[in-house]
Amino acid sequence: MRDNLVPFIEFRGAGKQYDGKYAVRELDFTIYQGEFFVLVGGSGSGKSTTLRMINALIEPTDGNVYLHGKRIKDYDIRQLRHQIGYVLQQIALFPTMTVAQNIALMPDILGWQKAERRARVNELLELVELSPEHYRDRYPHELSGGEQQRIGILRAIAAKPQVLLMDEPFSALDPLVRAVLQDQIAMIHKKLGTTIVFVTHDMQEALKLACRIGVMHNGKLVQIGAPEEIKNRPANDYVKSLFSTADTPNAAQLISQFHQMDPHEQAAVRQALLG
Ligand SMILES: Nc1ncnc2c1ncn2[C@@H]1O[C@H](COP(=O)(O)OP(=O)(O)OP(=O)(O)O)[C@@H](O)[C@H]1O
Repeated sequence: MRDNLVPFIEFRGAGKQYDGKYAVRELDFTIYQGEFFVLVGGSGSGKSTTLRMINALIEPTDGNVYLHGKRIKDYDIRQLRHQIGYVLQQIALFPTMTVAQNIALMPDILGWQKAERRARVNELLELVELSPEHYRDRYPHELSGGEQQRIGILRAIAAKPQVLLMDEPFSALDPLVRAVLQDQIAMIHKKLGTTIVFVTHDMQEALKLACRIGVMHNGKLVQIGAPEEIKNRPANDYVKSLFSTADTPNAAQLISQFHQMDPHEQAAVRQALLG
Protein backbone atom coordinates (compact mmCIF):
# COMPACT_ATOMS: atom_id res chain seq x y z
CA MET A 1 0.00 0.00 0.00
CA ARG A 2 2.92 2.32 0.75
CA ASP A 3 4.29 2.19 -2.82
CA ASN A 4 1.38 4.00 -4.30
CA LEU A 5 -0.26 6.38 -1.85
CA VAL A 6 -3.46 7.87 -3.19
CA PRO A 7 -5.19 10.26 -0.76
CA PHE A 8 -8.71 8.99 -0.25
CA ILE A 9 -10.30 10.39 2.90
CA GLU A 10 -9.01 13.78 4.04
CA PHE A 11 -9.79 15.67 7.24
CA ARG A 12 -8.94 19.36 6.88
CA GLY A 13 -9.32 21.39 10.06
CA ALA A 14 -12.35 19.26 10.90
CA GLY A 15 -14.07 19.62 14.25
CA LYS A 16 -17.43 19.05 15.87
CA GLN A 17 -18.90 21.16 18.64
CA TYR A 18 -21.95 20.44 20.73
CA ASP A 19 -23.25 23.50 22.56
CA GLY A 20 -19.92 25.25 22.21
CA LYS A 21 -17.95 22.27 23.54
CA TYR A 22 -15.67 20.34 21.19
CA ALA A 23 -16.21 16.58 20.81
CA VAL A 24 -13.33 16.56 18.28
CA ARG A 25 -11.15 19.38 16.99
CA GLU A 26 -8.36 20.33 14.59
CA LEU A 27 -8.43 17.05 12.72
CA ASP A 28 -5.92 17.27 9.87
CA PHE A 29 -4.95 13.95 8.39
CA THR A 30 -5.25 11.75 5.33
CA ILE A 31 -6.30 8.13 4.96
CA TYR A 32 -4.93 6.53 1.79
CA GLN A 33 -6.72 4.32 -0.69
CA GLY A 34 -6.52 0.68 0.34
CA GLU A 35 -5.27 1.52 3.82
CA PHE A 36 -6.38 -0.23 7.02
CA PHE A 37 -6.53 2.76 9.37
CA VAL A 38 -7.27 2.15 13.05
CA LEU A 39 -8.45 4.85 15.49
CA VAL A 40 -7.73 4.17 19.16
CA GLY A 41 -8.13 6.16 22.36
CA GLY A 42 -9.98 6.15 25.66
CA SER A 43 -13.73 6.41 26.11
CA GLY A 44 -15.05 9.78 24.94
CA SER A 45 -11.84 10.68 23.09
CA GLY A 46 -13.74 11.26 19.82
CA LYS A 47 -13.20 8.08 17.79
CA SER A 48 -16.83 7.47 16.79
CA THR A 49 -17.45 11.15 16.06
CA THR A 50 -14.46 11.13 13.69
CA LEU A 51 -15.65 7.94 11.99
CA ARG A 52 -19.21 9.19 11.54
CA MET A 53 -18.06 12.33 9.79
CA ILE A 54 -16.98 10.08 6.92
CA ASN A 55 -20.46 8.72 6.20
CA ALA A 56 -22.19 12.01 7.04
CA LEU A 57 -23.92 10.72 10.16
CA ILE A 58 -22.23 13.73 11.77
CA GLU A 59 -21.57 16.98 9.96
CA PRO A 60 -18.47 18.92 11.07
CA THR A 61 -19.09 22.35 12.59
CA ASP A 62 -15.51 23.37 11.67
CA GLY A 63 -13.48 22.56 8.55
CA ASN A 64 -14.26 19.77 6.13
CA VAL A 65 -13.91 16.09 5.36
CA TYR A 66 -13.28 14.96 1.77
CA LEU A 67 -13.76 11.66 -0.03
CA HIS A 68 -12.00 11.36 -3.38
CA GLY A 69 -11.26 15.09 -3.27
CA LYS A 70 -14.93 16.06 -2.92
CA ARG A 71 -16.43 17.45 0.28
CA ILE A 72 -18.61 14.90 2.05
CA LYS A 73 -21.37 17.50 2.39
CA ASP A 74 -21.44 17.97 -1.42
CA TYR A 75 -22.33 14.32 -2.06
CA ASP A 76 -25.85 13.11 -2.54
CA ILE A 77 -26.26 11.35 0.79
CA ARG A 78 -27.73 8.15 -0.69
CA GLN A 79 -24.93 7.86 -3.24
CA LEU A 80 -22.38 8.50 -0.52
CA ARG A 81 -23.78 5.79 1.76
CA HIS A 82 -23.85 3.33 -1.14
CA GLN A 83 -20.08 3.71 -1.38
CA ILE A 84 -19.52 3.26 2.34
CA GLY A 85 -20.14 0.08 4.33
CA TYR A 86 -20.76 0.49 8.06
CA VAL A 87 -20.37 -2.12 10.80
CA LEU A 88 -21.20 -1.52 14.46
CA GLN A 89 -20.55 -3.42 17.68
CA GLN A 90 -24.08 -4.79 17.78
CA ILE A 91 -24.93 -5.79 14.26
CA ALA A 92 -28.67 -5.74 13.72
CA LEU A 93 -29.43 -8.34 11.10
CA PHE A 94 -33.03 -8.27 9.90
CA PRO A 95 -34.62 -11.11 11.90
CA THR A 96 -37.26 -12.05 9.33
CA MET A 97 -34.75 -12.23 6.47
CA THR A 98 -32.48 -15.18 5.75
CA VAL A 99 -28.70 -14.93 5.75
CA ALA A 100 -28.71 -14.65 1.94
CA GLN A 101 -31.36 -11.91 1.99
CA ASN A 102 -29.50 -9.99 4.67
CA ILE A 103 -26.22 -10.13 2.74
CA ALA A 104 -27.86 -9.23 -0.58
CA LEU A 105 -29.72 -6.23 0.82
CA MET A 106 -27.62 -3.49 -0.76
CA PRO A 107 -27.06 -5.27 -4.12
CA ASP A 108 -30.86 -5.68 -4.18
CA ILE A 109 -31.41 -1.96 -3.54
CA LEU A 110 -28.88 -1.16 -6.26
CA GLY A 111 -30.77 -3.35 -8.74
CA TRP A 112 -28.31 -6.22 -9.22
CA GLN A 113 -29.74 -9.19 -11.14
CA LYS A 114 -30.85 -12.22 -9.12
CA ALA A 115 -28.09 -14.50 -10.47
CA GLU A 116 -25.45 -11.87 -9.69
CA ARG A 117 -26.79 -11.47 -6.15
CA ARG A 118 -26.80 -15.21 -5.60
CA ALA A 119 -23.24 -15.58 -6.84
CA ARG A 120 -22.09 -12.70 -4.65
CA VAL A 121 -23.71 -14.19 -1.53
CA ASN A 122 -22.04 -17.56 -2.17
CA GLU A 123 -18.69 -15.97 -2.88
CA LEU A 124 -18.83 -13.92 0.33
CA LEU A 125 -19.92 -16.81 2.55
CA GLU A 126 -17.04 -18.88 1.18
CA LEU A 127 -14.67 -15.99 1.84
CA VAL A 128 -15.35 -16.28 5.59
CA GLU A 129 -15.48 -20.07 5.53
CA LEU A 130 -19.23 -20.45 6.05
CA SER A 131 -20.62 -23.04 3.69
CA PRO A 132 -23.31 -21.42 1.48
CA GLU A 133 -25.24 -24.67 1.43
CA HIS A 134 -25.59 -24.67 5.23
CA TYR A 135 -25.95 -20.95 5.87
CA ARG A 136 -27.79 -19.24 2.99
CA ASP A 137 -31.28 -20.09 4.18
CA ARG A 138 -30.82 -19.80 7.93
CA TYR A 139 -32.36 -16.99 9.96
CA PRO A 140 -30.30 -14.76 12.29
CA HIS A 141 -31.65 -16.46 15.45
CA GLU A 142 -30.15 -19.72 14.16
CA LEU A 143 -26.62 -18.25 14.23
CA SER A 144 -24.05 -17.78 16.99
CA GLY A 145 -22.93 -14.26 17.92
CA GLY A 146 -19.71 -14.66 15.95
CA GLU A 147 -21.56 -15.91 12.89
CA GLN A 148 -24.03 -13.02 13.06
CA GLN A 149 -21.13 -10.59 13.20
CA ARG A 150 -19.57 -12.24 10.15
CA ILE A 151 -22.84 -11.94 8.22
CA GLY A 152 -23.05 -8.28 9.24
CA ILE A 153 -19.58 -7.68 7.81
CA LEU A 154 -20.51 -9.48 4.59
CA ARG A 155 -23.66 -7.37 4.34
CA ALA A 156 -21.55 -4.22 4.66
CA ILE A 157 -19.17 -5.26 1.86
CA ALA A 158 -21.69 -6.99 -0.42
CA ALA A 159 -22.11 -4.13 -2.89
CA LYS A 160 -18.32 -3.60 -3.06
CA PRO A 161 -18.16 -0.30 -1.19
CA GLN A 162 -15.02 1.76 -1.58
CA VAL A 163 -14.79 2.31 2.16
CA LEU A 164 -15.68 0.15 5.13
CA LEU A 165 -16.22 1.87 8.49
CA MET A 166 -16.07 -0.42 11.51
CA ASP A 167 -16.92 0.90 14.98
CA GLU A 168 -15.71 -1.59 17.61
CA PRO A 169 -17.02 -4.47 15.49
CA PHE A 170 -15.62 -7.28 17.65
CA SER A 171 -15.77 -5.89 21.16
CA ALA A 172 -18.85 -7.85 22.22
CA LEU A 173 -17.28 -11.19 21.27
CA ASP A 174 -15.31 -13.80 23.20
CA PRO A 175 -11.51 -13.59 22.78
CA LEU A 176 -11.20 -16.65 20.57
CA VAL A 177 -14.03 -15.68 18.23
CA ARG A 178 -12.58 -12.22 18.16
CA ALA A 179 -9.16 -13.52 17.15
CA VAL A 180 -10.73 -15.53 14.32
CA LEU A 181 -12.71 -12.54 13.03
CA GLN A 182 -9.61 -10.32 13.22
CA ASP A 183 -7.83 -12.80 10.96
CA GLN A 184 -10.80 -12.83 8.61
CA ILE A 185 -11.07 -9.05 8.30
CA ALA A 186 -7.31 -8.88 7.68
CA MET A 187 -7.75 -11.47 4.94
CA ILE A 188 -10.75 -9.59 3.46
CA HIS A 189 -8.70 -6.41 3.41
CA LYS A 190 -5.81 -8.17 1.70
CA LYS A 191 -8.02 -9.85 -0.90
CA LEU A 192 -10.41 -7.01 -1.71
CA GLY A 193 -8.18 -3.98 -1.07
CA THR A 194 -11.08 -2.05 0.51
CA THR A 195 -10.10 1.07 2.48
CA ILE A 196 -11.00 0.29 6.09
CA VAL A 197 -11.37 2.75 8.97
CA PHE A 198 -11.67 0.79 12.20
CA VAL A 199 -12.32 2.01 15.75
CA THR A 200 -11.22 -0.01 18.75
CA HIS A 201 -10.51 0.25 22.48
CA ASP A 202 -8.16 -2.69 22.18
CA MET A 203 -4.52 -1.79 21.51
CA GLN A 204 -3.58 -5.38 20.66
CA GLU A 205 -6.26 -5.43 17.99
CA ALA A 206 -4.93 -2.12 16.62
CA LEU A 207 -1.34 -3.36 16.53
CA LYS A 208 -2.41 -6.56 14.80
CA LEU A 209 -4.59 -5.05 12.07
CA ALA A 210 -3.47 -1.53 11.25
CA CYS A 211 -1.39 -0.19 8.39
CA ARG A 212 -1.38 2.97 10.50
CA ILE A 213 -2.88 3.83 13.88
CA GLY A 214 -4.32 7.21 14.85
CA VAL A 215 -4.35 7.84 18.61
CA MET A 216 -7.07 10.15 19.95
CA HIS A 217 -7.05 11.94 23.29
CA ASN A 218 -9.54 14.59 24.47
CA GLY A 219 -10.94 15.08 20.96
CA LYS A 220 -7.56 15.51 19.26
CA LEU A 221 -5.45 13.22 17.17
CA VAL A 222 -2.22 13.10 19.13
CA GLN A 223 -0.19 10.68 17.01
CA ILE A 224 -0.42 8.85 13.70
CA GLY A 225 2.01 6.15 12.73
CA ALA A 226 2.66 2.55 11.79
CA PRO A 227 2.09 0.10 14.69
CA GLU A 228 5.80 -0.35 15.47
CA GLU A 229 6.33 3.42 15.33
CA ILE A 230 3.51 4.09 17.82
CA LYS A 231 4.65 1.35 20.15
CA ASN A 232 8.38 2.10 20.00
CA ARG A 233 8.30 5.88 19.67
CA PRO A 234 5.14 7.13 21.44
CA ALA A 235 4.64 10.88 20.98
CA ASN A 236 3.82 11.45 24.65
CA ASP A 237 3.20 9.72 27.97
CA TYR A 238 -0.46 9.17 27.18
CA VAL A 239 0.31 7.15 24.04
CA LYS A 240 3.04 5.33 25.90
CA SER A 241 0.67 4.33 28.71
CA LEU A 242 -1.97 3.12 26.23
CA PHE A 243 0.41 0.76 24.50
CA SER A 244 2.67 -0.25 27.38
CA THR A 245 0.65 -3.36 28.22
CA ALA A 246 -0.35 -4.27 24.67
CA ASP A 247 1.37 -7.38 23.44
CA THR A 248 -0.18 -9.77 21.02
CA PRO A 249 -1.65 -12.61 23.12
CA ASN A 250 -0.13 -15.96 22.38
CA ALA A 251 -2.01 -19.18 21.74
CA ALA A 252 -1.40 -20.43 25.28
CA GLN A 253 -3.08 -17.32 26.75
CA LEU A 254 -6.08 -17.72 24.44
CA ILE A 255 -6.42 -21.40 25.26
CA SER A 256 -6.31 -20.66 28.98
CA GLN A 257 -9.03 -18.02 28.47
CA PHE A 258 -11.09 -20.64 26.67
CA HIS A 259 -10.76 -23.07 29.59
CA GLN A 260 -11.98 -20.39 31.99
CA MET A 261 -15.26 -19.97 30.10
CA ASP A 262 -18.39 -21.78 31.23
CA PRO A 263 -19.55 -24.73 29.07
CA HIS A 264 -22.22 -22.62 27.35
CA GLU A 265 -19.65 -20.02 26.28
CA GLN A 266 -17.25 -22.73 25.20
CA ALA A 267 -19.98 -24.27 23.03
CA ALA A 268 -20.68 -20.88 21.43
CA VAL A 269 -16.98 -20.38 20.69
CA ARG A 270 -16.64 -23.89 19.24
CA GLN A 271 -19.71 -23.33 17.11
CA ALA A 272 -18.35 -20.00 15.82
CA LEU A 273 -14.93 -21.46 15.11
CA LEU A 274 -16.16 -24.56 13.40
CA GLY A 275 -19.00 -22.85 11.58
N1 LIG B 1 -24.78 14.11 20.50
C1 LIG B 1 -23.87 14.56 21.38
N2 LIG B 1 -24.12 15.62 22.15
C2 LIG B 1 -23.20 16.09 23.01
N3 LIG B 1 -21.98 15.55 23.19
C3 LIG B 1 -21.67 14.47 22.46
C4 LIG B 1 -22.59 13.92 21.51
N4 LIG B 1 -22.00 12.85 20.90
C5 LIG B 1 -20.78 12.75 21.47
N5 LIG B 1 -20.58 13.71 22.39
C6 LIG B 1 -19.36 13.88 23.20
O1 LIG B 1 -18.25 13.94 22.33
C7 LIG B 1 -17.14 13.28 22.90
C8 LIG B 1 -16.61 12.25 21.93
O2 LIG B 1 -17.56 11.19 21.80
P1 LIG B 1 -17.28 9.91 20.90
O3 LIG B 1 -18.50 9.04 20.95
O4 LIG B 1 -16.78 10.32 19.60
O5 LIG B 1 -16.08 9.21 21.71
P2 LIG B 1 -15.47 7.75 21.55
O6 LIG B 1 -13.99 7.93 21.60
O7 LIG B 1 -16.03 7.07 20.36
O8 LIG B 1 -15.97 7.06 22.89
P3 LIG B 1 -16.32 5.53 23.24
O9 LIG B 1 -15.03 4.79 23.06
O10 LIG B 1 -16.76 5.60 24.65
O11 LIG B 1 -17.38 5.09 22.29
C9 LIG B 1 -17.59 12.71 24.23
O12 LIG B 1 -17.19 13.60 25.23
C10 LIG B 1 -19.09 12.69 24.11
O13 LIG B 1 -19.70 12.86 25.35
